[in-house]
Amino acid sequence: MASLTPILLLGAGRMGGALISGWRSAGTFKDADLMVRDPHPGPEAAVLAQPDDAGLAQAKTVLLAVKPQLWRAAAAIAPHLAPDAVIVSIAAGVGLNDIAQAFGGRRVARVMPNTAVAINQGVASLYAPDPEARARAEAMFAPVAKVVPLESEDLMHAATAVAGSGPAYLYAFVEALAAAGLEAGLTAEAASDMARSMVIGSAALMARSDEDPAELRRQVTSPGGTTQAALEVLTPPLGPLMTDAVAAAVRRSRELG
Ligand SMILES: NC(=O)C1=CN([C@@H]2O[C@H](COP(=O)(O)OP(=O)(O)OC[C@H]3O[C@@H](n4cnc5c(N)ncnc54)[C@H](O)[C@@H]3O)[C@@H](O)[C@H]2O)C=CC1
Ligand SMILES: O=C(O)[C@@H]1CCC=N1
Repeated sequence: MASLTPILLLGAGRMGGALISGWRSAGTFKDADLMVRDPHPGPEAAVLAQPDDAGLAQAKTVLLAVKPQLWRAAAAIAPHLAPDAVIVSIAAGVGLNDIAQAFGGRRVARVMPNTAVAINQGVASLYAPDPEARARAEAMFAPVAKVVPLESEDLMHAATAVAGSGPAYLYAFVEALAAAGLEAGLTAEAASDMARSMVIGSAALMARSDEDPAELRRQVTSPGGTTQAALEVLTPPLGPLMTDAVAAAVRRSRELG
């Protein structure tokens, strides 16, 4: 693999900022290895170089991290990039061939990360038929995420729906559980503390356990007990609801391209 730095973050908002934080804490890149092009960069990017158009030619790798609706405007920098610059896109739904075309035929990798890259515990699905683009994307994401290679680009929609959007489903679950605790008589503070701490502890337990989630669930569920009573309410709708939710995110990912 050729040198992948300096890396230009084309867009440094929430996801670009999460990556900068993750790279900093993992020691993956020095700040001097990173540059930013963003009219309103987030706080994580504040100390990074913001090259003028001539300076863009220094970038060896470009991380495309703007909203999918804005990516074509962002790609207007293409004529200023070095001919051998490689594009690594995290934009949901935007196809590899479209990106390659907009960036003058440069090599492209697609990655779908999630915000937990900020603490080096993300998951990042990767699709890149070009070996050099794949190697660079792996070098960027492996230090901060579990990298999951995809065999076909079409699977990127499902990866987005499960792992990219997934953190929001979990946070929505915590919100709903805390609201239900309040309804059941707890104070707002106690309900929130319980819901948050329960998810954090249970996720940590899953991380350390060799058991799959179904077995961990069984370990909590006493026959005829409270958990079984709650799961009998929750589980029948949860399966089909989750299937519908993931299908809705897949549909939206297809539309965004
Ligand atoms: N937020 C998340 O959890 C995830 C987001 N993504 C993808 O990451 C991309 C960015 O999402 P967020 O960081 O959430 O959005 P964001 O809105 O927080 O950040 C986007 C940044 O792009 C900048 N920008 C807008 N136009 C630009 C241009 N022409 N040139 C350069 N920069 C420009 C904005 O100022 C902003 O700072 C999206 O394509 C999204 O699909 C992927 C995985 C997870
Ligand atoms: O909501 C979105 O469209 C982006 C993609 C995955 C997470 N956030």
